[in-house]
Amino acid sequence: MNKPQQPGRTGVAVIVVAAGSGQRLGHGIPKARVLCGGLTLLEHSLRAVVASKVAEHVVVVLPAHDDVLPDVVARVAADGPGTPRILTVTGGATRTSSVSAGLRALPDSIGTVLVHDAARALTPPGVFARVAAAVSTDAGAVIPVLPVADTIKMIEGDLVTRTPDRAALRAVQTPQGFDAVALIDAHASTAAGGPAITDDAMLMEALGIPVHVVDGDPLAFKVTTPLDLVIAEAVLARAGAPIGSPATD
Ligand SMILES: Nc1ccn([C@@H]2O[C@H](COP(=O)(O)OP(=O)(O)OP(=O)(O)O)[C@@H](O)[C@H]2O)c(=O)n1
Ligand SMILES: C[C@](O)(CO)[C@H](O)COP(=O)(O)O
Repeated sequence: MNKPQQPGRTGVAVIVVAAGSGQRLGHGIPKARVLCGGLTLLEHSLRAVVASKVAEHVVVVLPAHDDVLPDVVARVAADGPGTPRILTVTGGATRTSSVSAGLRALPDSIGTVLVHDAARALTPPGVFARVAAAVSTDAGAVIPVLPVADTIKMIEGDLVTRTPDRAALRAVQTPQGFDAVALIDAHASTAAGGPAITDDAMLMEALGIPVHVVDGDPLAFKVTTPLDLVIAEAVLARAGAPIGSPATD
């Protein structure tokens, strides 16, 4: 599918979903608040969005009644000239419902939307630029992917049923980029969703909309488990500065 043309919708927005609880990380606070190299995961993610310069509008989806994250957003938003307009909304019980909340906050001028996990805190700004450029050329849906290093098995119980051809598999990251109207329609047509919906591209696939891939980046890994946080701390310590700051360009 070529990118649908929506007259008047020329703007680019990024939705950063940060409303998850971080059960697998196990810190007892929302994962977006967890510190990594002295900054919250949310601040790393937001600074990468700002550094990428792809968006004029950013929506950050936060947990309800959080008393820390709104201040983090306000600090980044106050950074001065070149900072996009950043607003916050409250998320839902699932990632999909949190994205839906972000979509409802978009102005009608937005034609392209990138959806990003705050948990992918070290994503280089270039990944945002790559995804946004691909959406703007010819695609209604674009996702960043990496080759799979492990052999993947399908199982039933404790039995292997199949070994898919690894060459045809990709690990999927965010930001995922979409024609804004197509994604809004996809969310509207997905009743409740549920935990089986793990990314936004799945909603587009369900409607038969082709999803294109571009190169992801190993640094865009998701901080999900305690080991991921150790790795993220080590990456930052080695870089000596937040990813995407002038010192790491
Ligand atoms: N109800 C939810 C669930 C997830 N997310 C966001 O979606 C991204 C990817 O989710 P994940 O890494 O699974 O985060 P959590 O749901 O917080 O993790 P866990 O499943 O371990 O609780 C995160 O940035 C998370 O904040 C969200 O905004 N709203
Ligand atoms: C959107 C995602 O990050 C792509 O890899 C992933 O599917 C989120 O899954 P999670 O189970 O909510 O972490």
